[in-house]
Amino acid sequence: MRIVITIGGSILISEFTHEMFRAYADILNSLRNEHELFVVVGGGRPARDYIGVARKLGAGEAQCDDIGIDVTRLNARVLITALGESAYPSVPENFREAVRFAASGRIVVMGGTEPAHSTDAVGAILAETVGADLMINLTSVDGFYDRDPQKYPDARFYPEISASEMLEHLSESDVKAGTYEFFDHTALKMIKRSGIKTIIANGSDPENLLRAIDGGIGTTVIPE
Ligand SMILES: Nc1ncnc2c1ncn2[C@@H]1O[C@H](COP(=O)(O)OP(=O)(O)O)[C@@H](O)[C@H]1O
Ligand SMILES: O=c1ccn([C@@H]2O[C@H](COP(=O)(O)OP(=O)(O)O)[C@@H](O)[C@H]2O)c(=O)[nH]1
Repeated sequence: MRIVITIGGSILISEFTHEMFRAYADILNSLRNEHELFVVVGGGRPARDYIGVARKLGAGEAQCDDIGIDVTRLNARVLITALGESAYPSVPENFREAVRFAASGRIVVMGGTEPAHSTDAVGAILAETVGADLMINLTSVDGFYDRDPQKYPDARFYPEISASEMLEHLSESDVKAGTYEFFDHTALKMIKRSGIKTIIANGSDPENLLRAIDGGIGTTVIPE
């Protein structure tokens, strides 16, 4: 299958250690003979910290987004380092480059592209661009809940939900640089438009990537 995998920055760089990069590189390498892989990585806390500093210095939201994009691309470069020869050595800065680099037969790893959305949206646009069979979004919780499970222990988990219903739940979420909390609107609209099969799962255990490909964990987003 052709699979787009978005890895939340909070998963890869929750602290400045190499372990998660190594673990994901090993899992991705174990999949690359059977699947064509595209990976999009987020910015994590470093992105939010830099954005916070820039905002205090008077930067506008688009400028803050741009700084966040640079952090996501740094994380992408570190994952490429961990992947070695398996990965295309450069980080695509747009979808045309991603397609061109994929012709190498190697894993393409990218970060952000332009302001006003998150790397979840990059994953969804990339999935549409390359005609992916599946998009897997690896985040810091088990999937989608009716409320933030980190704040509401009694939040209800959704094993599956339509993109439209998710959009309704997330309609109030912030769209400032560094936020786009959980899953951004652009990503959900792209999933609906292109009918992309999407699974949201907990990336804290890299093995969940294998389980998500097999189905049966996380939240399945129905593209309608
Ligand atoms: N309805 C929700 N369902 C699940 N998680 C949610 C929801 N609303 C907010 N969250 C929060 O979103 C966080 C994941 O989004 P985010 O911080 O952007 O992480 P990442 O993009 O690195 O995966 C979760 O840790 C959770 O606290
Ligand atoms: O195509 C993109 C990707 C990212 N960002 C900015 O970079 C930040 C970090 O990306 P993301 O939120 O996806 O990282 P994660 O939530 O995984 O930490 C975002 O909040 C945006 O401000 C952006 O403007 N355009």
